[in-house]
Amino acid sequence: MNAHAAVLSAHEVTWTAGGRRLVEDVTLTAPAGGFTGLIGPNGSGKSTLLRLLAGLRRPSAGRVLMDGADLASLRRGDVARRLSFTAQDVASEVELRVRDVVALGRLPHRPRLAAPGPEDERVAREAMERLGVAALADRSWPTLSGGERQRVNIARALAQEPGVLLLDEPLNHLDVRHQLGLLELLAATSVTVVAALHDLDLAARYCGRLVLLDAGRVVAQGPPEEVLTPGNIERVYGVRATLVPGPFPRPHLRLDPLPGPATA
Ligand SMILES: Nc1ncnc2c1ncn2[C@@H]1O[C@H](COP(=O)(O)OP(=O)(O)OP(=O)(O)O)[C@@H](O)[C@H]1O
Repeated sequence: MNAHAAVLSAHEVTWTAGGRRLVEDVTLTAPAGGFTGLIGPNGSGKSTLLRLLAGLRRPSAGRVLMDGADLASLRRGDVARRLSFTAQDVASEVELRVRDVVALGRLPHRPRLAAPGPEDERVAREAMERLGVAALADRSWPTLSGGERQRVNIARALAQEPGVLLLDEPLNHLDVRHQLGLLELLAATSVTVVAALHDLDLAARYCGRLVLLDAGRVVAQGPPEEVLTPGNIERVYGVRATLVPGPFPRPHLRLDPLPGPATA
């Protein structure tokens, strides 16, 4: 059974490296069971912030709370049972079968050195089925394509049955069908999800809440229609956005370059 969906929040979080504040004074809330999208241009601090939210890095200042408890005060095992993090582009070439990679998600749920039990196998199989990778179960991980790896890695995260799922660019390498399938799954799950996303249109369509970052700071957060205003998009991304009414509940975003050099 999944851990109960937790509220994850950051309070005035700053992280400094190489003399630069890569994340600065970030305060945000990811509601329990909601799907929160982290958006912002390249280098705006999305991955760095996700690692802070996952407890993989300690803030230089400020706190990250899971259901009100400071992540820094929780035992690592407790965090691992309740929160899972999927990094961008897992490049490992380790010789494991797909089923063993997914089974890694079960590690926090059993005593050290204990073999996987029937429940572990059932949960791992179900996670593979949800991500459409069950047919790859006996394949060797290094032989998978980029999109297959991405889906296996997300199956591993689901097999962990977390209350909070943090995903760094989960749509990377996925074809359009798998992108939509994954977003449907993330929007429907009762788990609290925070995902860094680049596609603003898809983020607007599937996320209940968006957090827009620029240079490590939060520029706007709230429902997509409040965050993805043409003014915010032009200011942060330097492109022109037009809201086009569409068949979906939310308007479609048309993006065009601003006049001037293309790569300025
Ligand atoms: N350990 C580090 N030391 C120094 N600089 C770092 C470190 N990690 C990240 N950076 C820098 O911090 C900034 C934010 O990086 P981050 O990877 O969080 O951005 P991002 O929003 O996820 O970008 P992208 O959309 O390109 O994946 C970048 O300028 C990056 O070069």
